[in-house]
Amino acid sequence: MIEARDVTLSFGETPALRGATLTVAEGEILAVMGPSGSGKSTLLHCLAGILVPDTGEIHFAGQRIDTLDEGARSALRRDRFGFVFQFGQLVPELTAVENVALPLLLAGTRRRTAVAEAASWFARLDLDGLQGRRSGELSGGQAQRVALARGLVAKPRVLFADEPTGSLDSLTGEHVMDLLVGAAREQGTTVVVVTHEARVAAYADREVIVRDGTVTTAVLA
Ligand SMILES: Nc1ncnc2c1ncn2[C@@H]1O[C@H](COP(=O)(O)OP(=O)(O)OP(=O)(O)O)[C@@H](O)[C@H]1O
Repeated sequence: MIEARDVTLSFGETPALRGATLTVAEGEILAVMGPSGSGKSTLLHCLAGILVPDTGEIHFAGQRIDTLDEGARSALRRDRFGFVFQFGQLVPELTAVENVALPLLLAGTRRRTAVAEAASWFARLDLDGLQGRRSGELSGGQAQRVALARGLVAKPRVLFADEPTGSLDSLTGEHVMDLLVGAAREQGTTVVVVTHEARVAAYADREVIVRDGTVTTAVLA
C-alpha cells in the first residue's frame, strides 16, 4: 500500500533519514518505534507526502508520490490519507462535530450530509453528547477521540498517527488505541503509528524500529 525506498532527508546539516526503506501492506497496522530524534516523524511525513525526500522514492498504491507537485500531494493527503497527531490539533473555533466533519467538507460533501456522517462517530467513540463542545471544553482523551474520528471520517486508505496517545495517561491511551485499531480494521484502513510506548505498539500487527535514520526490523528477544 505504501513504501519508502532508500529515503534520505536532511534538515540543513542535520541528517534525519539516511536510507530508510519500509513497506506497509494494505490493511496492516504498523508501529514505528525508536529513540527520540531517530527520524520517526520525518519518515511518517515523507510517507504521507508532507515532506519530500532529498533522495529515494515514496510509493502509494503503485504510484510514485514524491515526484508529484505540492498541489497533487496536497490533494492526495486530503482524499486518501487521514491524520492524528499528539495534541489532537482540533480547530478551537469549531465545535467537536464540525471538527470531525471538516475532511468531508474539504472533499466537497454537502454540509448537512457531512455533519450527519460526523455525528455518527460520536456514539461509536464513546463521545455521546459532546458534539457541540469546543476543544477547550473537552478532556485530553475526549479531544483525542474527536481527532481520531476526524482522521477516519473520510474513510482514508491510510491513517497516519504520530504519538496519538503521547499526551494521555496510559489507561486513556489504551482506550484511544483500542478504538483506533477497531475502527481501522472495520473499514480496512492501513495504519502507520509512530509511538515510543510499547503498550501502544502492542496493538499493531508489526513493529519496526527507526535508528539513526534507517529502519530496522524489531527482533524478538
Ligand atoms: N523541521 C526541522 N528542522 C530541523 N531539524 C529537524 C526538523 N525536524 C526534525 N529535525 C531533526 O531531524 C532529526 C529527526 O527528527 P524526528 O522528529 O524525525 O525524530 P523522532 O524520531 O520523531 O523524534 P521524537 O521521538 O523525539 O519525536 C532530529 O535530529 C531532529 O532534530
